[in-house]
Amino acid sequence: MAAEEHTAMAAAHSDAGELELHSGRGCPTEARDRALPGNSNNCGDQPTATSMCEAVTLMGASLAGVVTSGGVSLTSGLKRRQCDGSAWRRRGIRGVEAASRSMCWAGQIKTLLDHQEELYERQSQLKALLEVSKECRNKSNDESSVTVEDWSGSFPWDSQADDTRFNVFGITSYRSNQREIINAIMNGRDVLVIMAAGGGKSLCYQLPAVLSDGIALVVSPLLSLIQDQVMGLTALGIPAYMLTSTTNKEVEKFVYRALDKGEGELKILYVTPEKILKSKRFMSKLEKCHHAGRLSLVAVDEAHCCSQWGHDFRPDYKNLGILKIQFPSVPMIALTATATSKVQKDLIEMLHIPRCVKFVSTVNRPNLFYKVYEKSPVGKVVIDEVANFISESYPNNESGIVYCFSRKECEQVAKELRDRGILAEHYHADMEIEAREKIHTRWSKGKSQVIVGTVAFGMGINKPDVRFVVHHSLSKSMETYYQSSMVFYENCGLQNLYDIVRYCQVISLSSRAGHSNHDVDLKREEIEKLIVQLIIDHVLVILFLALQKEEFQHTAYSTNAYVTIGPLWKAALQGNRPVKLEIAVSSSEGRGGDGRCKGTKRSRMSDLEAKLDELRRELSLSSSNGGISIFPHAVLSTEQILLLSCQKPTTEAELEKVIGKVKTEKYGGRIIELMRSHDAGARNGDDASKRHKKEKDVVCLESSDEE
Ligand SMILES: Nc1ncnc2c1ncn2[C@@H]1O[C@H](COP(=O)(O)OP(=O)(O)OP(=O)(O)O)[C@@H](O)[C@H]1O
Ligand SMILES: [Mg+2]
Repeated sequence: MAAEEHTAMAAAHSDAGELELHSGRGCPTEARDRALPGNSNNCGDQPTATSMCEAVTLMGASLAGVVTSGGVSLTSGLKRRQCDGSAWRRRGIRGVEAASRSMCWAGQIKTLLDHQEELYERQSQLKALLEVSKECRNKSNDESSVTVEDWSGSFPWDSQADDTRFNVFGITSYRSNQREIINAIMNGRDVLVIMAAGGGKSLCYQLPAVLSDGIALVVSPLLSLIQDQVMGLTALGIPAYMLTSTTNKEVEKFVYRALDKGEGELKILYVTPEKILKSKRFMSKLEKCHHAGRLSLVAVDEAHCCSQWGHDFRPDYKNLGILKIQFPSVPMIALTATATSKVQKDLIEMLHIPRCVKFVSTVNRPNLFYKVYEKSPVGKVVIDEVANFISESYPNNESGIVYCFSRKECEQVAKELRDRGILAEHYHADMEIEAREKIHTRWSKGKSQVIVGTVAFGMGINKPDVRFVVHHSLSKSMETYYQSSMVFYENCGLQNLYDIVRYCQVISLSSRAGHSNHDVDLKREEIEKLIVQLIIDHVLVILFLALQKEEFQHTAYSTNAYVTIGPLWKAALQGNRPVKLEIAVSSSEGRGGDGRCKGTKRSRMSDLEAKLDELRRELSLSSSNGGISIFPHAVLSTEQILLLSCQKPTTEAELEKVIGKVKTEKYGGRIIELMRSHDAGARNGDDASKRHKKEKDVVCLESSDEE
């Protein structure tokens, strides 16, 4: 499912027409020269475009020619030197002395040019090696868990924090780093939190906000995310509001009065970055609030939006540094699930929090399982497999997401899944906001099972019971794949793409770059894989002639990638950098005898869990917040449902120990009613099954007697 995307890349190219690559031995050098900008003037009269097309085929159908022809471009040298020499001779030199002097200069110039060429080559080799070692270093840095200072000790607010965590938020215990983060914030420090998606970042600022006097300001990038948070907090009885383009005048007045004069109950205020940068009125009210000592903390959620090196860059986020400048004494907490060191560095600089305490939790989530399936070249087969996977592994309408690359693909895949009986709806940025909200809401309430979306769908979606994510098409980066957030227009886009492709090359045949063995008989797909491997290993590079850098050319129908030798081609050819490609010998693993995906653990709900799930849906519809019904998980989280089904509380006091005071007060009556009736049903069922067992035992004895 998260598929063989090198296949996709090659397919994109082949749309543009496949041109045969001359099989190399004839004039590999010329091909190389023409493919390099600046070399077209002296050597060969062929138009450059032809060379480009020849190079294109390196990724296409005639790739077999490349591998079996002895490394067409890998063995080539540069021909410019010879041409340069003859140019000098054409100058018309008079006299033997002058001629020999000129020859001598020409010789020296040639030597220098040769040397320059070698140095350039060495430079790009070193650059590529540097990049490779940087990648390795970043990876090892990213994977570790770093907490610079120890914030796990005892603090005066401990018992109050525990009480609020449990009784207000209904959370039984802290997850990794949550308590430490809360302590640092409560101690007045600026904090940077890197925690996996769904790790529980919200509690890290919401709990200190409730514990502190005054108002906490939260900057969040998306309206849907803000609405979701405000809804959830209101359901917990925490006075939370938002100021966005959709806020009505009455609420706006209330918020301004609370900021200005401290009137009314307001604990957490959510705003979009635009509000801070574009509304002078809002900023002046906020300043008053701060001046009166009522601004308790500032939280910047999804903080990676500040950085151009992250995905989801939002220009307005870049200017949020103003908050620390205006309110230097107010603790700031920046939170994100994006772990790259570049993004972290950017955030600290942009938000002006150089002395922040940094909490980097591992982004490894042991509850997630990753699988890469070989994608069939036949679209219908892919959809059949996805549909089978969903209906067989998740028959209880468990929620999931299917990510696609383009908007059109989303619509198509959603329709085809519906045709196969899956409740699927598409979601992408081209749709009207209302339509998108409707689809999001239906999915959040369990009325549809699958959202088929582009990456526009993901950030800030808080649905704790998402059970599967299928990447129908290539994910932009390992991080987006991992978090389940176009390569060409983003910084680091191409590197991210290589990372994800590298991940997908898991599928055993070792091969050396530039292998000239004519007997190697690789299939087209295998050759495509080899080319992709050579690209991600810097042996080949994708080339755009005009700019001489890695690029893609977009046409109305396709994106073309042109390939030429990369900085590490020589090292690869000399065997100093082996290129390994693993190709599956057998494809039976991970599939059932019928070719369908298997091995997915099916975790069916118990009867009681299903009843509790039904009850939370019902309660969410009847508990409205300002006319908007709340989401089921705001009534009871999945974790709470599991706890209830294990502990089976039947009194208020028992229930309070599981879900806390606030939820017991709100929903206790209905939950206890359900628990009691289930308990009674189970006892009756037990009696019946005991009777049944006895009868069976008797029958058994009788039968053995008869025997
Ligand atoms: N200590 C905890 N124990 C159990 N559940 C928790 C705990 N902390 C948070 N949660 C729950 O985990 C879910 C995800 O939390 P939250 O939305 O804060 O994640 P997040 O880190 O902000 O994710 P994202 O990056 O997607 O925004 C919520 O339902 C929340 O109630
Ligand atoms: Mg969050």
